Amino acid sequence: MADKPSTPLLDTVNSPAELRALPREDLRQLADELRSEMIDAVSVTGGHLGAGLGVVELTVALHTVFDTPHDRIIWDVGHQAYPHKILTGRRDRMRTLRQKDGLSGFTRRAESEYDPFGAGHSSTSISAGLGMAVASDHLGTPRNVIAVIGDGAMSAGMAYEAMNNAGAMDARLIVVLNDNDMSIAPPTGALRTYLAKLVSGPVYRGTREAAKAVVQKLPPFLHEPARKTEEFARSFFTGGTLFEELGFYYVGPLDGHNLDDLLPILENVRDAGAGPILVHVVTKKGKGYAPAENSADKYHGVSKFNVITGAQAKAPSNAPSYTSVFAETLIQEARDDERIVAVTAAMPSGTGLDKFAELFPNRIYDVGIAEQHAVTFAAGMATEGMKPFCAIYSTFLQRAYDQVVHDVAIQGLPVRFAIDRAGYVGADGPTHAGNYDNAYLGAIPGIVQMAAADEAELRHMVATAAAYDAGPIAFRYPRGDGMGVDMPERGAILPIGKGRIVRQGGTIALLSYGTRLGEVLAAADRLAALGLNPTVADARFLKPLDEELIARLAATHDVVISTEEGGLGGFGSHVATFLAANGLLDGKTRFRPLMIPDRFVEHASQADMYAEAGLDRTGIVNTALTTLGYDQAAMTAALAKI
Ligand SMILES: Cc1ncc(C[n+]2csc(CCOP(=O)(O)OP(=O)(O)O)c2C)c(N)n1
Ligand SMILES: CC(=O)[C@@H](O)[C@H](O)COP(=O)(O)O
Ligand SMILES: [Mg+2]
Repeated sequence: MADKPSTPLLDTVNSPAELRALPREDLRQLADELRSEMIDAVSVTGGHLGAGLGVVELTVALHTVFDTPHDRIIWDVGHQAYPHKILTGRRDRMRTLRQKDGLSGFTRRAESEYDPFGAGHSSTSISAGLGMAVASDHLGTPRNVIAVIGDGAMSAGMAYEAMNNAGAMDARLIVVLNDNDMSIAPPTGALRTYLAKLVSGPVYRGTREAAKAVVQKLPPFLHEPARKTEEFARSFFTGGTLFEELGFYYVGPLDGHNLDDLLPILENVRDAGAGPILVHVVTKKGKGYAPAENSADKYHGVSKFNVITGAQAKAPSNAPSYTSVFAETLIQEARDDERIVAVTAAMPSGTGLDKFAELFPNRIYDVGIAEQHAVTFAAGMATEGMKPFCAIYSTFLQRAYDQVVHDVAIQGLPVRFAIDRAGYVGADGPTHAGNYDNAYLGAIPGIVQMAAADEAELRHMVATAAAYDAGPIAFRYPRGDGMGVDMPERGAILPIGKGRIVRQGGTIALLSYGTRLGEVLAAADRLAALGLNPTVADARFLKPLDEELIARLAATHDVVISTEEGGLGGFGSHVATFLAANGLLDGKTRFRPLMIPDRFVEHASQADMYAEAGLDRTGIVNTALTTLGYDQAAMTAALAKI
């Protein structure tokens, strides 16, 4: 264990106002202490480390130059906002970060007046900032609005929609492009090459080296609003950039770790009274912490770690992760079928497709943070007979809903959706919870929807998706490790729309969709110990529903309980609709859908979140007993016996 870092100056700074009162020459020391404090805090909690390390100086500079919280700083994604949290009154809670009842890992309006916009998903900051800037005009409350967006987040369509709008409106908006040449993985695409050109091209190198001169040169044109429409002013430093063509003043590239550059230039930008302005800062992800700087992912997301060695704590596991089973199985299938290709939207390691890329570098497409494009791009490939597997987290696929409907489903194209992080994801909290795909895909005609009950089932579902050419097909699986079941060597092709009976009993039928099956079986054991031996079924498919199986369960049991890792409108709703529409609830059968509750559940461990939702073994047993008519006393007495 490393000693707690010594932070004598930071200890005196409890708010941005106190930061602003410091002499400028102290800010370097403050930044160093802030960095040490952040490393120490994240070593205890785990979380997003590299991005925050890269913006320590930028955070100090922004809070020094701008009058926060009156001025608004919007951190895109929000994963880099830990230094901002430390400086804005949350330092004493940093070691609760991402823990139950602790600080969020992202910006959150409810958490602080210094977080004017909540985030978690990327590329929203320019739109939100523009909205704030326009609102401040309408309301006659002048303020500066600063959107800080990374080069990775800058690949998403939303960023361009916002710049297109802002440029035409001449809005007073400051965009800070934090260019660290990293997304989670190194970024892909033409924008990366373009930014690299800006940073290292001969014209721009001159500009960068002349950073001091820039300080003197910037004020004249930015101070003179009358001249701001002159074309030469817009391209003063660079001779015309993409951003200038979109109507922004472009300032940069600047060394984002050099406070002597950042502070005066940001002051000039603040005082310019003009906009929109884009300030291009160049930073290093993981800056100032050698293990992060030297790692391939710059310690984007880490578990708890040893500060001295950088070694991360890895929880022991007896089972492979679902992600790795997906990737391995896709590789197996791809070896047999050259038409299989994989698409990721900037999540090669998170989806396991980095392994696929090692073996099939010409059959993997990392399109950057661009989920909408990823889906329609996959649809295009499918029209030509390719077999695209679009691997996207449930939460990020939300971005591409219209593309799934319009570009895939209506045209009946066989795009395969590998939906990772289904259900609660734990520490990333409600922005990242994969709670909605059962409902949002379930509402679309013609998509086959599957959920894996365990890692062996996932293997079958990958094989099934590979073999299915009749239209779109999706399979979902959660964050984390499998159940430790025996793995088949190869996946079997499942009959479409058919579930399976896992355990035959009576009175109560537990109908599971997804990996709640483990808890369902544990609940079944408890109920069996009470003399109530339930039937357990794994639905496998939400669409098409196994109507024959469900009708049979309803006809032969008093109580049917469905479970799923999804919210309202999902599997339980489909089962309820089927049962009600067919008169199967008109008799003595009682149906109870167990699902993720209709509210945003704060970050905690996945197990805690499911317990709170009543989706663990205890919740399932309680639902079964109360549905059978046990009152609280009878239930307590019964449970005391086992
Ligand atoms: C819509 C969306 N897709 C994917 C992600 C996952 N994600 C979080 S941070 C990140 C990389 C962002 O890169 P950049 O904006 O350059 O920030 P950096 O981490 O480099 O500071 C990605 C892909 C996300 N949060 N939102
Ligand atoms: C900030 C962000 O969106 C990602 O970094 C996300 O936290 C990754 O989640 P996993 O750790 O589940 O891949
Ligand atoms: Mg980046």
